[in-house]
Amino acid sequence: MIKLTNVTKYYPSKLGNQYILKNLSFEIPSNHNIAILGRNGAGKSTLFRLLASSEYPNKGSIESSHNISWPVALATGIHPQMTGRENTRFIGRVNGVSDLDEYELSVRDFAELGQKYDLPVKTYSSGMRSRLAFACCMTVGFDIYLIDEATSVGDPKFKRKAKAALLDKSKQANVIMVSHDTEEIRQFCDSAIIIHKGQLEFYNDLEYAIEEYEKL
Ligand SMILES: Nc1ncnc2c1ncn2[C@@H]1O[C@H](COP(=O)(O)OP(=O)(O)OP(=O)(O)O)[C@@H](O)[C@H]1O
Repeated sequence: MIKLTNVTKYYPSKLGNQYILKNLSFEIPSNHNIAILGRNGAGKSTLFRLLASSEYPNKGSIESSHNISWPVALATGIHPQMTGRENTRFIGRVNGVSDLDEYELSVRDFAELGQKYDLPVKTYSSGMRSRLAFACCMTVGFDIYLIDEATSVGDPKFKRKAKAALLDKSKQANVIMVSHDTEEIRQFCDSAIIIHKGQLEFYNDLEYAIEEYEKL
């Protein structure tokens, strides 16, 4: 379970503080693969950044006993001056991977960067950067994977591979997924949370959630 207690999140702007969540208490259950449904600007990516602790609430707290990934495929934390291999080892170390040599080899094989694995990431295309980030994230054994439109990574061949890896993960671990593709959501998720006007609502029944969401 991920427990949000009195969470307020806003971004200051010229129009005043833009509130995404206001004094929200909510429990995200474990043992579900959950789709986050919400209109553009509803706060899905912001919620992900809060769950991944890459941003903090302005007020309140978020607690979980689970090991939660950063949003898969976001190249957050990838350092442009370092090579793919150096980044991999660094990310592995930060995330407490015990066997860094094995981790490095698995990421290298998954990302399929060839000799570029030993060149600085600043020389990579954006697709190559995303592949490295995806491989680094998938290869760490997280309890919960945050998947933000992640199956759009790379070229068609890599997309198929990424999707297969995610499906595999969704059987052993849990996924929380943001996607505007309903078919993809049906493939990965069994339940949903609708985020609307700063409120979250959990639906055990995915099809019912999709119906309710389409009414918004
Ligand atoms: N760093 C930021 N500074 C200021 N405002 C921000 C920032 N990040 C997001 N916002 C605002 O917060 C709101 C929620 O944004 P967010 O990206 O979380 O929405 P979303 O549901 O993921 O949208 P989409 O479906 O379009 O990706 C939007 O109004 C957005 O403009």
